[in-house]
Amino acid sequence: MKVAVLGAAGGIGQALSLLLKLDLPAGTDLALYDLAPVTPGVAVDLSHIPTAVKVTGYGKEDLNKALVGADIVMIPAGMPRKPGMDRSDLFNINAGVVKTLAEAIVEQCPKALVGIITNPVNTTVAIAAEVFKKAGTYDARRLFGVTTLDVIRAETFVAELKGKNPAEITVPVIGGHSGTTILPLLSQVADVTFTDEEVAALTVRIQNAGTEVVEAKAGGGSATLSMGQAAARFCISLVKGLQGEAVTEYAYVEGAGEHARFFAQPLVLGKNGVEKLLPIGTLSAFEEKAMNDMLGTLKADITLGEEFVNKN
Ligand SMILES: NC(=O)C1=CN([C@@H]2O[C@H](COP(=O)(O)OP(=O)(O)OC[C@H]3O[C@@H](n4cnc5c(N)ncnc54)[C@H](O)[C@@H]3O)[C@@H](O)[C@H]2O)C=CC1
Ligand SMILES: O=C([O-])CC(=O)C(=O)O
Repeated sequence: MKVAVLGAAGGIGQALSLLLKLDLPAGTDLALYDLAPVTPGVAVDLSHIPTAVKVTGYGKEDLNKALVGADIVMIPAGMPRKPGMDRSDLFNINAGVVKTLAEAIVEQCPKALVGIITNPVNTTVAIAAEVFKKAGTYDARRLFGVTTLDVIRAETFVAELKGKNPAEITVPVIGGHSGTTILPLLSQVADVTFTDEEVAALTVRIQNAGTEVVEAKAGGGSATLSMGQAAARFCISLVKGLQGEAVTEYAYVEGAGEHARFFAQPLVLGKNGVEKLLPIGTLSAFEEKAMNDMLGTLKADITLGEEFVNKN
């Protein structure tokens, strides 16, 4: 098994790589790629941790070597937000980053499972899909926008509010990964009841949790440690799926298209990536309205990505 992390020297990349060094199965190759000159050093640093995961660092010129033969590629490369910015403000820089990396994946590991973390996720996933489609390598089962952070945040906040152990709470989060496109389904949380006021406040808190971190870091970036954990959890689930275990996760994928071309939803992972799409279940009236209100934004974000590849 080979896992490549692109953007491995960044805030998310380093946290993710540390957790993967600790948690990947013995014998896995962990390839770290980043433009930053510190990248080989990050790999040497991690390589001193005594686990049977082999870490190799690749600098600017070695993207192809980092990717060749990879089974899984995790992408946290690109600019994070600063206070006052929306995720969509990152499009100008990050669209090109994801396009370049996706083009290299086409050449080096077209069958890899690809997890995109780079914002704006609603758009960057569409960019990767269009690059793969143009090259004739697109398989919708193998491309994921990583929305696990929305799920773990929702579980944390619900547990805090209700005095529960977060490990025992499951909160579905569907839609996309920005503002109102992030839709937690609080009506589906088992064994917990909410007042209408709690639902309204908690929904907004989950939707704005990224901004909460951006503002608290005051210009020093966005979530990196919680995102590192979220990405590691998702990557390990991809690994388990490849090993034949059926694992349920939420991710932003091209599904049946009933709401938008790409949509975060529950799914079962397996040997080919998405093994089965699961239904989103019954929505409350509040959730139904929130979904209908945000679909225009989500669809416009997706179109922006499609056009970026097809008009350039
Ligand atoms: N999906 C999600 O839930 C979340 C997504 N993000 C996004 O993840 C991205 C990374 O965030 P951070 O790690 O905090 O940023 P960072 O600035 O700490 O790290 C980004 C890294 O990407 C590298 N990089 C830039 N262009 C590259 C290229 N073409 N090839 C390889 N590496 C390249 C940089 O050298 C840097 O080391 C941002 O776009 C951020 O908005 C952040 C949090 C949550
Ligand atoms: O808010 C941001 O810019 C980073 C992000 O996607 C998150 O923390 O959910």
